[in-house]
Amino acid sequence: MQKAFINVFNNVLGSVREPLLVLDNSHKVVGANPSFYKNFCVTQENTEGALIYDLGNGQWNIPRLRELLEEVLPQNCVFNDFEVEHSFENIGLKIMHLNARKINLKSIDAQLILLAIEDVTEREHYKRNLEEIVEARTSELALARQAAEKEKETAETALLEIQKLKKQLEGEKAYLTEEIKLEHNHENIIGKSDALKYVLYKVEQIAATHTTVLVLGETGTGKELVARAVHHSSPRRKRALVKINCAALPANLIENELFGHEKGAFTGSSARQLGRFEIANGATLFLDEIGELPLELQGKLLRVIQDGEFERLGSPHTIKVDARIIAATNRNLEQEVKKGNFREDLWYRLNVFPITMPPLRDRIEDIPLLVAFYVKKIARRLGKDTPIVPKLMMDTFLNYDWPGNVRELENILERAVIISSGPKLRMVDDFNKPLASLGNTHKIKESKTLEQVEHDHIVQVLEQTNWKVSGKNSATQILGLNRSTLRARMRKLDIIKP
Ligand SMILES: Nc1ncnc2c1ncn2[C@@H]1O[C@H](COP(=O)(O)OP(=O)(O)OP(=O)(O)O)[C@@H](O)[C@H]1O
Repeated sequence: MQKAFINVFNNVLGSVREPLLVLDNSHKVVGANPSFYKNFCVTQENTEGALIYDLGNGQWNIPRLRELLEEVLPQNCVFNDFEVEHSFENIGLKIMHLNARKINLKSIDAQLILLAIEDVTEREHYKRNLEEIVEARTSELALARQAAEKEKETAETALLEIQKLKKQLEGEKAYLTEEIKLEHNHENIIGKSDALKYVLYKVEQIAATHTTVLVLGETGTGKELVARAVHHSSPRRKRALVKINCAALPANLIENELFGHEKGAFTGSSARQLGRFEIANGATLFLDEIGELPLELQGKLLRVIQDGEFERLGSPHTIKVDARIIAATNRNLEQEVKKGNFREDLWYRLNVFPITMPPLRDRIEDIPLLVAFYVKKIARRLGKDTPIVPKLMMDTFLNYDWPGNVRELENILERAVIISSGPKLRMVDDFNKPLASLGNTHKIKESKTLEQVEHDHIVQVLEQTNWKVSGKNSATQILGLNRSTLRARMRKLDIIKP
């Protein structure tokens, strides 16, 4: 009967292209189809009757095949797609899908196993190749994606940095444009007196450092020029000297100017504005008239000077800056500390390296140089020939007290050059009288009451300042009075603006 089955097997399945084997219960080969012999290069006589594991000189002793026949199949009647990968000596590596089926021949009470071998080597290679390509591509893509994300992050950080720098530059540009409008005097500091030479020596000593400098001296002595000289001789010279006048604005506006604000910090703040501290980052901040800084802001200023930290108005974020501080004042800060108008700790912080500008009356040898410098400069600006300064006029200058210092001298010379038409400089008429009565009281010939002297002096200063009563370069500043006192005196002495 088994023989009969084999005949059927040979006749029916002989033409099947897939290699087939029929095994008996003890895994001996009962028969195989021609495709099997052909594909696995074995001969019929060495195959039939042999134990499957002995085929091809034991090459078929494959652990996975044993697993299928001895462990898997006894539990199942059919088992498909059992993958076996094996390297044969004669035909090389084969990847096979084994489909096994138990066939019961009831009539003779025997059981056979039909083993169909599907050669999937090529397909598997192709599939594995594809998988490898896909895997490689996937990891390449993942890497590219990672790199792109990193680049994006770097670009975003760079963009933020650029935006920050742009804002700072915009602030600096706007500030410099304002500065240019104010026509600052960037010329050299004129003078050869020992007092001035000592100042310049101190400037040289400190310029290269990052130390805070405090410039002291009466109004108009050239404190701002000194501040500029320190900045221009320092390593920060390529950046702007950012200036703020602490006397010019009320407390809340100075705070805004110094520290800036966020959009929406207060009504009307429609955009973020950088403060002078941020603009001066890496540069120098000149705090003019520091003695006028309101007490409530002195603490905030102290913190920036000490730690370089502050917050914009309306922002919780702390900003770090590196701005060199140069402060100037015509006040006696020590006295202001005693009076409780100035914080002692801030005074100590500012007073690290004080430079005192001497008043003009204490360096009269500078007067001829300053006169020559300004007469020439003003005449050139007005398109005139430089007039000669008569000796008598120079003597008057040398004997005058100059309460308004170099600024006052500059103003007087400007007025004189304007009215002079000939080769000699002519003094403005109403200048001579108060001048004599001011600086050289001992030379007064005509007797005047104290009230008359006071009246004439106030009028002269008011005319000199174009009747500017308060603020920078005003009569109150030159006279050393506060605004209400000056107004009261003017009322008392019947002084009215013409
Ligand atoms: N040595 C100098 N050589 C040339 N010009 C000078 C000199 N000193 C002062 N000036 C001029 O005098 C004017 C006043 O100077 P500056 O503004 O620096 O004085 P200041 O002490 O800062 O005055 P204030 O206290 O009123 O702010 C400026 O026009 C400045 O150029």
